[in-house]
Amino acid sequence: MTFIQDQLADNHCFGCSPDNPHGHHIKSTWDGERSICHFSPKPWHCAGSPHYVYGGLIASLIDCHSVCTAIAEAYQREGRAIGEGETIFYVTGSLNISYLKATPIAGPLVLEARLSEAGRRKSVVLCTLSVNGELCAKAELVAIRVPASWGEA
Ligand SMILES: CCCCCCCCCCCCCC(=O)SCCNC(=O)CCNC(=O)[C@H](O)C(C)(C)COP(=O)(O)OP(=O)(O)OC[C@H]1O[C@@H](n2cnc3c(N)ncnc32)[C@H](O)[C@@H]1OP(=O)(O)O
Repeated sequence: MTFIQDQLADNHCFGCSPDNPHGHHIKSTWDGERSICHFSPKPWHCAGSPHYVYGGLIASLIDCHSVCTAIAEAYQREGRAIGEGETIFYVTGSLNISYLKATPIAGPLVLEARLSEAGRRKSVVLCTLSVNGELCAKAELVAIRVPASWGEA
């Protein structure tokens, strides 16, 4: 299976870099229309209750999965394989999440994302998070394309 994150070079992101030793290491697949990510929370990812997932973790997973989806779609729109040629880099402009149900920590968490808008610099990604087929959270993320030099000190 090919994952978006394994095709992106120079990525240090806490949520999605394969090389950040302290990160979540999320893995997303892209089928040309939608992306899927499975994540199994650890017991310490709990909210106030040990049975449910911390909302900040949910936001973090949705953030990275959605931005990686925007990047994958942008490569596709340019007729390139993910990671091929000049780097395409997006950052989060805004993220709006609705927490619909407490998310069972037993997981696995299934994230599914697709684009609702794809402009020159701005993409809007709709993402859902479900456990055992039950929708627990949904989100809209605005991803903004930036130069690969973004964030250089
Ligand atoms: C190094 C290579 C790495 C490669 C691997 C990568 C994988 C990484 C995966 C990482 C995953 C983790 C991800 C992370 O954690 S990324 C870290 C969290 N995000 C940030 O730190 C972003 C900080 N903000 C900025 O840098 C700038 O404000 C940005 C770049 C966002 C826009 O500033 P800029 O001056 O450039 O923008 P513009 O004014 O020309 O507007 C352009 C368009 O964008 C629209 N807009 C602007 N802002 C917002 C907003 N807040 N909400 C909604 N929309 C917004 C605007 O209306 C306009 O749209 P339109 O009028 O054209 O329709």
